[in-house]
Amino acid sequence: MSYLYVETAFHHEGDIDYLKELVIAGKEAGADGIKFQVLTNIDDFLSTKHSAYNSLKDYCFSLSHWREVFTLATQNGLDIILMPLNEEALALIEEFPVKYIDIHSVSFSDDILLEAIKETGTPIILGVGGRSIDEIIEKSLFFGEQLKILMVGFQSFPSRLEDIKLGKITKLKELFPSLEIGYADHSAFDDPFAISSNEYARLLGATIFEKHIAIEEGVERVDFQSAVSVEKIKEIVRCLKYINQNILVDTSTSFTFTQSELSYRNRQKQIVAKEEVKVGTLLTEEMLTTKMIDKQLGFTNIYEVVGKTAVVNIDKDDIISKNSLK
Ligand SMILES: C=C(OP(=O)(O)O)C(=O)O
Repeated sequence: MSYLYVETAFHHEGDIDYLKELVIAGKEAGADGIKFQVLTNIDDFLSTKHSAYNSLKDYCFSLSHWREVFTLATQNGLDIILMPLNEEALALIEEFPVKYIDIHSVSFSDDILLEAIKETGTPIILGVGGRSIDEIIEKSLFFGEQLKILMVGFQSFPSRLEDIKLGKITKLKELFPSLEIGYADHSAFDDPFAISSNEYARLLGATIFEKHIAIEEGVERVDFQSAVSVEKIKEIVRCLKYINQNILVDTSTSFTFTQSELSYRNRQKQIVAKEEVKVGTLLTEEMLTTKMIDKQLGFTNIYEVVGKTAVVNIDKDDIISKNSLK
């Protein structure tokens, strides 16, 4: 089975009404959950020397604003995936049923935040884009059973699939068999991979999917490069469901024939008379051959026919049915 949540990131650009629209869009798209990157104080996250300091400063919401957004998500039946960018963001866990805390790859070095996340005991999604195996192992030892999902994929405004190396999914499944592997696609919004790479990831064993959502795909806002419309998210959900139901089926039923496979199988060559056979003839191998014929219920094994006697006349090229022998 698979699970998909939409990512809102800083696409809201500090406009709470826009963020609320994204929540409603996530619901409409059929997502299971919605991810919020929560930063309540710019100075806990960005240096004043960072080029984005001034713009991001205006994109931070207070805890009370976040409460409004979290309430709306909960009312709409969406699971909340919280990406805390500062410690204060974790206060929301006490008030809302946060399903997962998602740790951004940039926070791997923030030991104080990581310690505070550990104390919450909330199940964790760990973003592993740009991280080495050793770094992932170190964090998995630190969080122990609290760590549930390793998320492959990173934002490169937008990301090329060749750079993501989806084969990591297979490798991580081998190395961490008790964890689920997820895929956060950041292909360009107008690239066919924005849909199909999720299918590839599912076939490689990923079960958790993250996708940036936009109200108007392609309109320039923060993080618009890989944010897709409600319709495209719906299509991803549809494709994942199709794969779950029709491709990654339980292997114990893989050889139970469907009606169309049974019809295909019944098209096989059957034993027919090489020449006309008269009633009373003892059938020999020389009198018989196998050919395609669109009648059924004949023999498919020549040795079940050899040595039997025809009780009716059998035309050249006709099947030898059970009723025509004794
Ligand atoms: C938007 C980003 O985060 P995420 O990959 O968690 O969506 C980002 O890294 O720029």
